[in-house]
Amino acid sequence: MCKESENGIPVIDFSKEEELKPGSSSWLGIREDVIRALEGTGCFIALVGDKVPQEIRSTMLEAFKELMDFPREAKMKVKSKNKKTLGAYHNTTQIHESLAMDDAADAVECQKFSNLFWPNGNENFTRSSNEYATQMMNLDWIVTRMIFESYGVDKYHDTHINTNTHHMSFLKYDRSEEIETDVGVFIHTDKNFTTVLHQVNDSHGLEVQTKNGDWVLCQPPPSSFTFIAGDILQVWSNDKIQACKHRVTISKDTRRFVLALFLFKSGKCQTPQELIDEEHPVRYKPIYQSEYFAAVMNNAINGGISYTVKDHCGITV
Ligand SMILES: O=C(O)CCC(=O)C(=O)O
Ligand SMILES: [Fe+2]
Repeated sequence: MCKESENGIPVIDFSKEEELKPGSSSWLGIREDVIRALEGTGCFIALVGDKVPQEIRSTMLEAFKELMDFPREAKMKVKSKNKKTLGAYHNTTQIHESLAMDDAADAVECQKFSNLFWPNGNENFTRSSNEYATQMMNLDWIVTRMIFESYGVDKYHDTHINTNTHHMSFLKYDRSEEIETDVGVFIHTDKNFTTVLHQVNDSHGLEVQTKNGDWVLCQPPPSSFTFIAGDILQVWSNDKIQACKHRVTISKDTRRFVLALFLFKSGKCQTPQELIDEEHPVRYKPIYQSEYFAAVMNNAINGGISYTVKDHCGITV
């Protein structure tokens, strides 16, 4: 049974390997909870037990701090393969910094990224980053498989996985006493298919909007990930799943470290025929991730949600 955190965000347990055998009754039970959570709130907290051991978490936190302590010029040198909205390194507010590592679930790519900062190697950074990216990716695969199965389109799941791309962003928030604003990240929906977050230190700040419009603080336990539905999943699912509106608010004198695995569907994305019928006519034209990114950038006005996926490719019925 799906639990709820104190403030209404669904909490789903993925920690027991034996309960995750596709087709088993426990798998089907978890799958129901996943769909209920995504259709209801667009996000949930995933408990992952000791999948990432405490020792890796501590190593990650130290290595993360070391990485972000490099001067801005060093971080600016990181280039990404794919065109991203704001470049591999950027900050959207005074409090926020984001540095993206392409293909972080691939150990060779982790090593390459690490060498940019530590030419003599930094085993702690490389190993812990790759371990996290792999575990976050595994969760994404399980959840996307459950989504595809629930909507009767599991035959497309392998293609979905094979055409997925990803990057892992290191997000640091640092608000000193003097900074007036508490905005870490403005209200937005993620522009990709799905996102998996991990809060590396115990400093909360992510707030999500529930269906009834309330803003609630997400307080993931240390050994958990937060799963977020993005705009492209909304298009693909024909609005069955709505992208989750969220923002980050940071209190004074707070530092917060978060890993964000962003998963993208490359090429054209369109709603599968199986999800369309007389009662549910198609609501979006096919979408290309890169074109959507470009359009979002062209229409950006001072943060906030200025251009939605409905503006981009919505069909008025
Ligand atoms: O810091 C967080 O918890 C979420 C960050 C976020 O929403 C984003 O980078 O898109
Ligand atoms: Fe986000």
